[in-house]
Amino acid sequence: MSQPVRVVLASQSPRRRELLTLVGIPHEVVPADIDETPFPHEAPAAYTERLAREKVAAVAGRFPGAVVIGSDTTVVIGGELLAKPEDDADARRMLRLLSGRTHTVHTAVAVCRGDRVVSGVEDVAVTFRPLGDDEIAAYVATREPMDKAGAYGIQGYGATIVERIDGDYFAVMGLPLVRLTRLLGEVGVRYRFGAPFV
Ligand SMILES: Cc1cn([C@H]2C[C@H](O)[C@@H](COP(=O)(O)OP(=O)(O)OP(=O)(O)O)O2)c(=O)[nH]c1=O
Repeated sequence: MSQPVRVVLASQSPRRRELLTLVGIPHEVVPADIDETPFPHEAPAAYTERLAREKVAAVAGRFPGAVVIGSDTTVVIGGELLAKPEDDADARRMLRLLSGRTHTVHTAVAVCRGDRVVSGVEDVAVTFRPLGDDEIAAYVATREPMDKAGAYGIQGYGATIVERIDGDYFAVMGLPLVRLTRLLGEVGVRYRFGAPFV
């Protein structure tokens, strides 16, 4: 007999909640509070994956028997890692850096069930059209950039800035869904277009 499995999302991100709901995965939300300081010389993809794993590790002990999902997104351009902007000036600086160029979004996802933790990271190339300073100021004034890595949201007004992407759109938005369902399978949880089961 197959049984639905309890899913805990170790995230405060509204986008991650939305995406799990989009593919019919009921879940509880338990944000993980971890130190997000990169190690010296840590490569961006490795850093992103480490944070996703630390997020599940911070929450998993409280939910034995559940599947815990954690994720992390970083934006990298010219070797610089762009986290969430600290203020408006920081958001404008990031958007000026990204204007008219291609950057990389790394989104890692980690899945924990019992004593098993599996994880992976998606790398996506995202190209912005050129942006004028007045447009950057207007975009920051919408507040959309403020809680997002790289100071933009591909799923919002940012959709009119992104010229092309090469990779998983949902990874840019914050949760790679193909990768997630594959990782669920690796820990023995089946997903068939609805609530996952064991
Ligand atoms: C690039 C990009 C990022 N984002 C968001 C997704 C994430 O919420 C955020 C990246 O920050 P994260 O630190 O990955 O996540 P978070 O702090 O929002 O949530 P938690 O750590 O609790 O899981 O940026 C978008 O919504 N759209 C985009 O196009």
